[in-house]
Amino acid sequence: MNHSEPVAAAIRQFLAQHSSTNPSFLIALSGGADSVALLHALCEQVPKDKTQAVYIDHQLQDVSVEWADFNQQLCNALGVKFQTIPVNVGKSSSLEAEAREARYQALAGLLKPQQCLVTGHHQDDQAETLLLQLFRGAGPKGLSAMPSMSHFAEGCHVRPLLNVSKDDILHYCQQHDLDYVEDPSNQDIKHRRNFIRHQVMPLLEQEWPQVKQTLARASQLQSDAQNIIYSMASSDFNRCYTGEGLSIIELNKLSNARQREVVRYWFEDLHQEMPSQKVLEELLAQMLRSESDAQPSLEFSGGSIKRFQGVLSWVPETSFCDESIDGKEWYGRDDLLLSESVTVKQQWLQQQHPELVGKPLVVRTRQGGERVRKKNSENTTSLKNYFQDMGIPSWQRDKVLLIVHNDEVRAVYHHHLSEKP
Ligand SMILES: Nc1ncnc2c1ncn2[C@@H]1O[C@H](COP(=O)(O)OP(=O)(O)OP(=O)(O)O)[C@@H](O)[C@H]1O
Repeated sequence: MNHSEPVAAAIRQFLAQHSSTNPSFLIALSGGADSVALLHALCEQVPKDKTQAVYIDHQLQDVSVEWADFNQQLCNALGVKFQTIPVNVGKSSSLEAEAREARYQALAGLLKPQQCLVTGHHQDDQAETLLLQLFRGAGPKGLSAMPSMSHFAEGCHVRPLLNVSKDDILHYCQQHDLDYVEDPSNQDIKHRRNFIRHQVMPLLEQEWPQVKQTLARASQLQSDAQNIIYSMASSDFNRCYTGEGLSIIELNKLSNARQREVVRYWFEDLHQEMPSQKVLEELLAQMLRSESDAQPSLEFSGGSIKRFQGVLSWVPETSFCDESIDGKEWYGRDDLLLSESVTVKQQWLQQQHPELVGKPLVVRTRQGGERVRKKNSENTTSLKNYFQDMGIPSWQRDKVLLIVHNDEVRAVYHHHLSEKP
């Protein structure tokens, strides 16, 4: 083994960092040079029973079946367990994003606890991503480097080759006589990443030969900055969050930039699609600077933000039903579809009230005089007080869904992930 060879050296360093946890590896094998070199180098240094490889067949090109065969043969030759998982894509206009989403979903489903998903992302990917994000006008978060390790599904996702250049990967394949497949679409400069790779980067390298390393370092610096911004947003959020939403008084103590970060943090916490900078600015302008007795409301794809009694509250779309509901049986094991627009989410119950999953529940609207059991307690409060505390306007109270067990209201399906009677 050549000890100064960059691919093998990166794998050695990565394994040394993870030696204490003794993980097993699920290698995402596309058949391209990056993941082929990755698989080969890992197999040289890790026992075979600790590795397995998977190819996700997006079924978008006829040759994808041949790539599956190619990967199978490579794994047979290396003695590594292999499987192909077909996924169906092609419903949306953004095929590339849809394929990526389907790929990571399939990989998440396969990954076992304590297992590491390993992908072949490398330094050139990092540099190209930074430029792509820069041209989209991204801030520190978008410009941040891909992490070499992150939590993923029940295990983790590692990218051991992030500091290795594409040239070094190709050299590794040549040295070890490794074949790989080449996706013809990678040459098509209609795609912006390919335009950067084939047209922009070579030009930049003429003037700055080390430009890829420099860009990768710049994206690492952006990650550091983003981590600091995030921890500041987290403590600002904790100061502003009342349990029901964001306090206007507290928000107004912050600069505009910090207000925006708090709202971004909030949207992430709510698992909502991130609004653009422009929408964030509009939101804050409307919500913080309108007349104090006004009750402005702003619609988003998953719900709306409302200002009520000095607090900005998130009201998810699924919180309110269109009409009163007498009672639907539910065991909380699947989503409960009440109407076209209203679904009670299993994930919500699992996160907020795991103790109720599998119990015979009834989902209904209020009938009058109910009391709500406080979470993890025997104490109850009247539903009326609860609605008042949560700032739910009286005209919406008949539409709020209650989760009832043994004739007792145990949860109110209102505040989504931050709900807590
Ligand atoms: N069809 C696939 N099956 C299995 N693994 C794949 C597949 N496509 C890509 N990968 C894995 O992902 C790594 C990165 O591939 P690529 O650069 O093409 O990804 P991408 O489409 O840019 O998306 P992302 O960077 O978000 O993963 C590959 O080195 C490989 O490990």
